[in-house]
Amino acid sequence: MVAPPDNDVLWARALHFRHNDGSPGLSGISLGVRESEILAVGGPRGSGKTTLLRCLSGLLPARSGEIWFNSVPVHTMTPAARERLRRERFGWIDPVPLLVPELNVWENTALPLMLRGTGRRRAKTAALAWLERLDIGDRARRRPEELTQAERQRVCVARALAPAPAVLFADEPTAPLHRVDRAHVLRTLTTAARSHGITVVLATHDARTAALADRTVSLLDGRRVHTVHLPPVPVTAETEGRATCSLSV
Ligand SMILES: Nc1ncnc2c1ncn2[C@@H]1O[C@H](COP(=O)(O)OP(=O)(O)OP(=O)(O)O)[C@@H](O)[C@H]1O
Repeated sequence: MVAPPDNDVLWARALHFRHNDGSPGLSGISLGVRESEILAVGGPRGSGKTTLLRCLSGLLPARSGEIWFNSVPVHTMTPAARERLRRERFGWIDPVPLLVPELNVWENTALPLMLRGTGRRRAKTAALAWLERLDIGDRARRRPEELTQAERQRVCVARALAPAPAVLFADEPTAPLHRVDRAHVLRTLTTAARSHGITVVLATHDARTAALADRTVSLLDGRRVHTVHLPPVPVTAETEGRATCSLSV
């Protein structure tokens, strides 16, 4: 077992994963995520983005391969240790907003902080500040059912950012949002990550979303592929359409 490079907060080597029904998930993926980097994981639907994020965060145990977080092996951890790691160091945003219906908005937002041992008063103050940043401070005392889907997703983003996780895994975080909401939430997320030194692994099949990241790795059928962008060519009737072409190899 060889320890990963020092400046990689997350490092995966030759990850293989197969779903319970036998479907292939990941086939030998290796990658490094640098500290404070925003890394986009791109690729078409079904290419393995969600599966990769779940393996990297320790939610799914890979069949083989290695995952390291800050030079600590995750692949050899017990399920309880992986759960503690996720609770204390990682954040997660799903494509659909999942909130506890019995708790109001600020209580939902403060939940991960309180699970990490932060007192209720401090957790509430932090939660309210993040809700303000996401323009939903006025909904703090409402129940999730009283919010629109887009507002609920903003709550999920605030909840994920509030504890300032070491790594935030964001799986198509703006999928339920309209274009204007999407731009605002993405900007808030990336600005907050950069100012708090949060490393982000962002799964997206949207090139405009990926453009906000520092770097993109692309997947196809559970494998990493390299995207080669063709150099721009003057647009003529003959070359029209080629300038934006890219080739995955
Ligand atoms: N629980 C599961 N059981 C069996 N197969 C699954 C399961 N989850 C995903 N798959 C399959 O594994 C492959 C990768 O799925 P995954 O959700 O990781 O891709 P994705 O790139 O995140 O797709 P999307 O953009 O649609 O979310 C797909 O072929 C999918 O059908």
